[in-house]
Amino acid sequence: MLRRPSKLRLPFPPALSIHHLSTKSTTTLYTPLEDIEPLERYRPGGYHPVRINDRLHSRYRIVHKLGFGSYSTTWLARDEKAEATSYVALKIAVAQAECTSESRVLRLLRDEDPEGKDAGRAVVPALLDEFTVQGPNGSHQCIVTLPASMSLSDAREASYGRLFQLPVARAIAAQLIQAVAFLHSKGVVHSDLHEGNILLRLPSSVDCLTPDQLYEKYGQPELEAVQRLHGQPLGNGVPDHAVVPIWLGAASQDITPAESAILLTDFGESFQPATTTRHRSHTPLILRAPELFLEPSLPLSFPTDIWALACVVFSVFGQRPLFESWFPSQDEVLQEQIDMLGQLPPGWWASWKTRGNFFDERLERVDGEPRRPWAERFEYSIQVPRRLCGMEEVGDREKAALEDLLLSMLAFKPTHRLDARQVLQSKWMTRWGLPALEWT
Ligand SMILES: Nc1ncnc2c1ncn2[C@@H]1O[C@H](COP(=O)(O)OP(=O)(O)OP(=O)(O)O)[C@@H](O)[C@H]1O
Repeated sequence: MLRRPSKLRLPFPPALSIHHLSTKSTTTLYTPLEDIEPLERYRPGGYHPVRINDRLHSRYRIVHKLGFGSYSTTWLARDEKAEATSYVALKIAVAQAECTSESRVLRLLRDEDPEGKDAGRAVVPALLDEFTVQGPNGSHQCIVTLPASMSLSDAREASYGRLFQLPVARAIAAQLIQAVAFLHSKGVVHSDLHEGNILLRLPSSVDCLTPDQLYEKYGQPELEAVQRLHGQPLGNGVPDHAVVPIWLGAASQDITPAESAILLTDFGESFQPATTTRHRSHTPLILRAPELFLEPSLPLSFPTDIWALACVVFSVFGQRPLFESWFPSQDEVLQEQIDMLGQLPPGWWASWKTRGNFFDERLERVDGEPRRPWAERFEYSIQVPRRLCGMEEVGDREKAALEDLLLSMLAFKPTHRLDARQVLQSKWMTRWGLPALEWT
């Protein structure tokens, strides 16, 4: 049985494998199961119970489970009404009304560029269908998109070296930049860019398999009995068995350029700043832009995506994130940002009340450690691990172009950052990013 690499066995800071399940305290009601969604959320307003072989919307036969998040479970299903054989990903939201923005955004993006002329459009999942399913826990919105094989963070977790081959890293970064430029050109902020939301496309060879052939190749669905503590009976909206997600993926270093086409997913946090004002971000702390900490009255907007995009592009090339912390807090992330980028704009520096716990007024670290500038981080997180794993390092000219690009995206003040169009037109993108896409 092939099993998805467990999120519980992380050898690196959890921030690199970001699966930020809500930490709202819930009483444990069930025997906990590894790699399974929190069973306590099978309650009114929560997840919809699904069984293998269920048929939804009179056409989608559930074949396996693909994964789960805080707001949904996602299933591999066979579209029985499709003319050609076809698998789809069926994302079933929790039964809460505010979780419906994802389909609205996907619909908007589809309708904005129906012919798919923009290269970034190909990276955004096509909304194939949407419907509502009624169940014991309420009414759940379902969206149907193409299935993917794994997220970038899953591919890393399946690998010892946790690195992508250089041409693959370039192709992933370039597609991600195209996708963000496409979203921004349509007035949409993704607002949750991280490696867990970047999925590698499923090879078309999988689409040709019948469900039985799929089970033969990847294993029968692994079912775990759901047991309530103290022998109490399961409630009405609770499945009697939970399904361990299928593992269709590969270790990051084994992914070839031809397999490096990505999908940017999870538009649940996405919004249009022209019509909606947002101040709260759920992006993992290490990817959050400094204005979210130091100028919380500033609404989220395109530059907050640009900051996160720079951090993700850096991490795609390397083994470790740009800003690191085992258990990040707002202060520790700010410390990391200043440690690398230097002095904050004066108003922000003065408003950071706890700054004295981290730096003196000459910006020396109070713990006596030397600051870690860009060059050191690039060496430690990207070049040294690549060398140790016998993988190609980033050459000097590309390194300079990446530094130029990423540091211009990481300007402290949001108005000083490059916009997505400028990122798309950057030297790195034209000299290294776009050429890498010829292999995908
Ligand atoms: N199209 C897809 N193909 C394959 N797997 C998918 C697909 N969409 C989602 N998944 C799987 O389901 C998981 C959860 O999906 P997603 O992140 O969209 O859910 P969410 O409930 O919005 O989660 P989050 O807690 O990140 O907000 C993903 O990490 C991935 O493993």
